[in-house]
Amino acid sequence: MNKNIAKLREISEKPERIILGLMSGTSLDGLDIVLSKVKGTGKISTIEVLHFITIGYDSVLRSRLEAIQSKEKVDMRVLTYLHTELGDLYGAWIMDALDEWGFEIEDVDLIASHGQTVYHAPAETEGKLNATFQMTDADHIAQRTGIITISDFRQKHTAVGGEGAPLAGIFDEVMFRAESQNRMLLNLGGIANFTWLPSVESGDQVISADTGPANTLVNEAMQKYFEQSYDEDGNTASKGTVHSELVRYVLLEPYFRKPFPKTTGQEDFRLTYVEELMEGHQIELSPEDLVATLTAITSQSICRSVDEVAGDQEFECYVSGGGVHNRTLMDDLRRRIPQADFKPFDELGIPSDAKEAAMMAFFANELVAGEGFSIPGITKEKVHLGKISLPG
Ligand SMILES: Nc1ncnc2c1ncn2[C@@H]1O[C@H](COP(=O)(O)OP(=O)(O)OP(=O)(O)O)[C@@H](O)[C@H]1O
Ligand SMILES: CC(=O)N[C@H]1[C@@H]2OC[C@@H](O2)[C@@H](O)[C@@H]1O[C@H](C)C(=O)O
Repeated sequence: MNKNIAKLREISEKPERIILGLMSGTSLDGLDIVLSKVKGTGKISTIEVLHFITIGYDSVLRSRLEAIQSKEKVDMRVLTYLHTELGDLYGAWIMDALDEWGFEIEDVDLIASHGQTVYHAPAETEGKLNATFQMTDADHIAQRTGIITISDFRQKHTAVGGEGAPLAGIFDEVMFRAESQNRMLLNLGGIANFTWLPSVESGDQVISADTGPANTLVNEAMQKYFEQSYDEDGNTASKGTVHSELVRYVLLEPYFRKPFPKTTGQEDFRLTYVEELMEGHQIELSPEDLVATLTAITSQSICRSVDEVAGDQEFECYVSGGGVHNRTLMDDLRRRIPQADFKPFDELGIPSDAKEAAMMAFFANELVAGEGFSIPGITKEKVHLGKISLPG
């Protein structure tokens, strides 16, 4: 028998597993590495984050990634090299992190790697195939570290008819749905996504979707006009005036009228799209007013989704992702959604910045030891997400 298959079987029978979760989000800021202890599976599982680190991409790597992310035409040579290089690089970073944390290779049961999203393509018309593509070869991670690596979690989701995202809906329902309290989990990364968790006793359906842009448009404008990668604490937006008409024009975009569940990406929400609208409607804005307006587009598009799923029901709203640090955005959300009791995601027991990497650890744990789960709004059939790469 292949010794790695025997080892995998042994790992799958353990009452708890040490799993390294890796997340590299669409904002291309770097790699989040979580070392977690996962006990049990499914609804009785618990995740304890033992260590967490973000390793930033340097400017050269970042611009190489920018050149291939969400673009219709890319240099295949660059993409091919990056697929391999990132696998190798992540492997090296993992070894350094384990060393720093005083952990040996043998202490770690599995690695769970999301990979870098290259292109996200939900079907343009209903009934067509949904597609999404994450790179970073997991064989390289497994080989470099000697640890069995699970990766490419989104493909099974599309194979059963989903859009490959958000995966958070599955994780959030299993880990955070409350018996008698309505909850919403909101993540403000590049794109904003939410999971609506009506109380179990309500019997209502869990809904998970992307609402539209979170930081992506603001980041682009900050780079273009201020040579900064983001609007720190929302300071620039706070100095500008929102152009309400432009907000309204953007919110007419068909994505905002599509029914749930739905996802989007930076393929659809780019600054050039807003600039074209401005040109068409002869709107000229100062850079500050533009950033304020883009921030309002983010908050108002989130509010639309919130209205649709929650109406005027009261709920706890746990916010994660880098956008939580944007005070202008958060103040606007609080003002527009008064029925929500806003709380930091950390109160649920996982550090906010570590959430998505911990979620990958959860999916890897489920693949090797769980019974599988149905995907809200997509299929009642039980599925597992992820593919297995063996070292050696
Ligand atoms: N202090 C801050 N003030 C304002 N915005 C911030 C701050 N810190 C981070 N951000 C924003 O958060 C973004 C990073 O968020 P995060 O790491 O959650 O995104 P991601 O995981 O890469 O994206 P996604 O979840 O869409 O894949 C930055 O690009 C920036 O726009
Ligand atoms: C295709 C892809 O990488 N989508 C990301 C992205 O970033 C936020 C939003 O768009 C979400 O749908 C998803 O990530 C999270 C982790 C998810 O699947 O839940």
